[in-house]
Amino acid sequence: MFLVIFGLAVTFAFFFYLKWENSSYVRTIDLIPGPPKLPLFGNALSIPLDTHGWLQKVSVEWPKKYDHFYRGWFGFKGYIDISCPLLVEEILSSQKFIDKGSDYDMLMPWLGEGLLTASGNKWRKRRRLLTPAFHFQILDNFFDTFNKSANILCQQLGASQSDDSLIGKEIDVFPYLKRCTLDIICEAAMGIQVNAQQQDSEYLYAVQRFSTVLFEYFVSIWSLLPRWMYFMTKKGKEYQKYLKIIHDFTSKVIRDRKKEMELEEAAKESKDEQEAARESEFEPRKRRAFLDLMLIAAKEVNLTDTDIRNEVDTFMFEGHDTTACAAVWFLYCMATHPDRQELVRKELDDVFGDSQRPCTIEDATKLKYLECCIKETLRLYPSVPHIKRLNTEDFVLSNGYKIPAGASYSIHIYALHRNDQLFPDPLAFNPERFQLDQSAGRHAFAFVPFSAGPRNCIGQRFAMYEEKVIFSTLLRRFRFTYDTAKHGPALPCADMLLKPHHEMPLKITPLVRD
Ligand code: HEM
Repeated sequence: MFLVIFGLAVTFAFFFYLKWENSSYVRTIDLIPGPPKLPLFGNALSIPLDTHGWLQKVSVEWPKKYDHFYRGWFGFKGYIDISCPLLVEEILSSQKFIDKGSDYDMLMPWLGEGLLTASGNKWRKRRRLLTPAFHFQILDNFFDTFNKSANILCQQLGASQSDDSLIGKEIDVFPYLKRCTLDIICEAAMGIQVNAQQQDSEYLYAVQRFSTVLFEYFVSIWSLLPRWMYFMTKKGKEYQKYLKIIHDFTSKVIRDRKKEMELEEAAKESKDEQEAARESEFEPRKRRAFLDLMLIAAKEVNLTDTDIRNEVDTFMFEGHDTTACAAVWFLYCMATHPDRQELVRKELDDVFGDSQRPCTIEDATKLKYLECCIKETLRLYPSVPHIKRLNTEDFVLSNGYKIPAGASYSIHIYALHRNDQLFPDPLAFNPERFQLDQSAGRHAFAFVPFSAGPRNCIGQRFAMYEEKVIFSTLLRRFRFTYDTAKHGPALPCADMLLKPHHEMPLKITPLVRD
C-alpha cells in the first residue's frame, strides 16, 4: 500500500514538474541566455553559499559570460539579471516599473510597507509627503549635525591613538563609522540624540545580526517553507529576538520625539504672542525633521502608529547602514591609494588652509576631487549592489526578450559599474574618470549608485554632503593606511548591502602640521 501511494506521489510530482517546465512562464524565461539549469534545483547548486562567493558568481562571472543580461533559476524561482546601461535606463526611468520584487518581502517584517518597500499609490503618496524633508534647499540645515558627529568620530579615533595599548595598532573602523552615521540620521532626520558614538548601541548590533540572519534565511531552503517552521529553529528564534530589539528601539525614538514636540508646543503657547513674533522674525527658516513631518501628517491623513514606525525603520536602516558602507570603502580606497589620499588632502588645504573649522555647504561644493573619489568608491563598491523589480503584466524589452508577469528581475548595480565597456580597466581605483573631461559622453545610466528615475534614493544629496563633511574632517586630522601584504585585498560581500567580508583594519596616524 505504502509503495502504491509513494509511486502515485512520485508520478504526480513528475507530471506537475513537466507541466511547469513546459509552461509559457518557464519557456519565456528560458529563451533568455543563462547558465544551464538542473531539474528542480535550477542554478541553486552552482551558487556558493558564502556571501563573497555568491557575489563573484552572480555579479562578476555570469554577467560577463552572458553579456550583462541573463536568467537564472533558484529552484522554481526564475530571475532575470540586468547590467547593461540601455536596459537599466529603460527600466529605471519608466513610471511603469516601480514595484519592487518579491525579494523585498523578506524586509516586510522589519520595514513593513515603508517608502523602500511600498508599491503603487501608497508609495506615490508617501514619496510626495516625505520629499520636502530632504529637499536640496534645506540641506544646509543638516551641516551642524554632520560636523558635530564627524568631530566626535575624530575624537573617538584620536582617543584610540592615545590609548597606550592601541598606539600604532590597526583599528577596525567600520563599527566607528556605523555609530557615527547612526547618530547623524537620528539627529538629522528624527530630531533625536542617541549618542551611539559615546555609548554601546544594542540597536546597531541587532541591525547587523538581523541583516545577516535575514539574508541567510532568504538564500536557504527555509524561505520556501512556511515561516512558522523557520521560527522554531535556533536561527528563527535569533531572527525574532533581533527584530524585537530593533522595533523596540524605533518605537522609543518615536515616543521620545512625540514627547519633545508636545513640550515644544507647550513652551510656544506659554510665550506671549509679541515675543514669539519677534523671535520668528530673526530665526532662520527651520526645516522640519522627517519624523516631525510624519507625526504632523499622522493627524491630517490616515497614518497609523505602525505606518510611522515603518517609515522610521526604513530611514534608520537606509539612512545609516548605506552611508557607513560607503564610508568604510572610501577609507579603504584612500588607505590603499596614498597618492590619491594626498591629492584629496591638497584640495582640503586649498579650501581650509590649516584650519580645523567646520565644513560648510559652500566648502563642500568646492571639494570636487573629493567628490570624484567618493563617486569612484561608489562605482567599485556600491552600498546597494542590486535592486529588484516585479511586474504584474508581461512586457517586452527593447532587446526583444520578454519578461513574463510575476518574474523578478534585478538591476545589478555592482556588475553594471564593473562593466569594462563602460569603465575601462574597471577594477582600478581611478577617481579621475569622474572628472568632467573623462566622464563626458559616458552613458547616463552607467553609474547609478543611488538608483535613478522616479524610485531613486530620496537621501542621495543628504548622503553626499554627509560623506563630504565626514571625510573632509577625518582627512584633515589623520592619515589612513592598510597593510595589503598582511591582510590581502579587502573582499566585498553582499547581504543586502555591500560590506567588507571581514573587518576593515586600518592604521590611523594623526597628522602633524608644521
Ligand atoms: C551612500 C549612501 C546611500 C546609497 C548608496 C543609497 C542607495 C540607494 C538605492 C540604490 C536606492 C534604491 C533601492 C531600491 O530601489 O531598492 C535607495 C533608496 C532609498 N534610500 Fe538611499 N542610499 C544612500 C543613503 C540614503 C540616506 C542617507 C537616506 C535617508 C536619509 C536614504 C533613504 C532611502 C530611501 C527612503 C529609499 C527608498 C526610496 C523610494 O523607494 O522611494 N538613502 N537608496
